[in-house]
Amino acid sequence: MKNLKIAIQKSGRLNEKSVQLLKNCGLNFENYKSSLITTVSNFPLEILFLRDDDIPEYVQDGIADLGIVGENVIAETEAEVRYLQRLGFGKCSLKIAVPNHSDIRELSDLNGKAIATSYPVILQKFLTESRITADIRMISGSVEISPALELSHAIFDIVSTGGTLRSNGLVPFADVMTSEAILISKNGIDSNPVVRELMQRIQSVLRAAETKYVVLNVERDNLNEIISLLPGVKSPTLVPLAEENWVAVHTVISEQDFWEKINKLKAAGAQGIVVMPVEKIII
Ligand SMILES: Nc1ncnc2c1ncn2[C@@H]1O[C@H](COP(=O)(O)OP(=O)(O)OP(=O)(O)O)[C@@H](O)[C@H]1O
Ligand SMILES: O=P(O)(O)OC[C@H]1O[C@H](OP(=O)(O)OP(=O)(O)O)[C@H](O)[C@@H]1O
Ligand SMILES: [Mg+2]
Repeated sequence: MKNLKIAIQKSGRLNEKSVQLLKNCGLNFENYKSSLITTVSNFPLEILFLRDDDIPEYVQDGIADLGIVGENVIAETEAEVRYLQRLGFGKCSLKIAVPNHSDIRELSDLNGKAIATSYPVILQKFLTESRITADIRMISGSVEISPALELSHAIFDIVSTGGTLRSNGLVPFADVMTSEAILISKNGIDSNPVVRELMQRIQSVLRAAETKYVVLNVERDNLNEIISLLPGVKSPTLVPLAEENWVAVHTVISEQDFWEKINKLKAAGAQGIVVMPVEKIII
């Protein structure tokens, strides 16, 4: 049987985290910057390193079976692919932004204006839905500079921290979409056993990423209250301590839950709380 192929970004914002995710799934491969394809030595998979713009169509057309790419690029290319898994990295928004002192105040003010973007398809859809007729100027990068060069009245681009907007004297004006990295497949491939195995590994890595292993010490009298605060995978493991009447409680907990509960745990008598990363969670 031929190896499956997965396409990931060759360099850029998603490259490192895509490579790391596959490595965390136990896949061994060389990540030479110069090679465009590499074979995984311990799993029937080849990895293609591509420009992210090409990934949705390569997957749609079956040149690659799977891909990791931003949702914004899938929307822009309008490729027909299946979403297998949201991956939780590459999170950003796509927004229309205008210069600080612009007289554009409401959406209808965009009528007749020029908007610069690298995402003309997504923008056109939004403008059509909002019944706005504007002049879309396609620019492939550094879009934020175009109002200062008097090339456009507004821009439509990716925003994460907002730092690039600020440093170019722009303010967000309208939120159009949010995006994150997605594992995609061509239609009909998700029943393939190799895809299922890879999905299972990816999900166990993602589950672990948002989970912490917690060990804390508590006096037996306070144990029930501590346990009620700690819903573990099933129930916590208890290990008696040398000091009589004290136990160590071992459990896993979502990081979000942990930060919410830490003060309650301390108030309930938890001591010596140690928090450790979890590598994989198989359920
Ligand atoms: N500032 C950001 N914060 C978070 N995610 C981002 C940010 N900028 C981009 N992304 C996400 O990462 C993807 C890749 O961004 P990048 O800037 O590397 O693209 P690119 O320059 O088009 O890369 P390529 O050379 O592969 O065409 C984007 O499509 C988006 O989904
Ligand atoms: O809101 P911020 O955190 O400032 O991020 C937004 C910027 O990030 C991306 O560009 P990137 O830095 O990847 O460079 P690029 O334009 O070369 O793709 C994007 O195109 C924005 O310009
Ligand atoms: Mg690109």
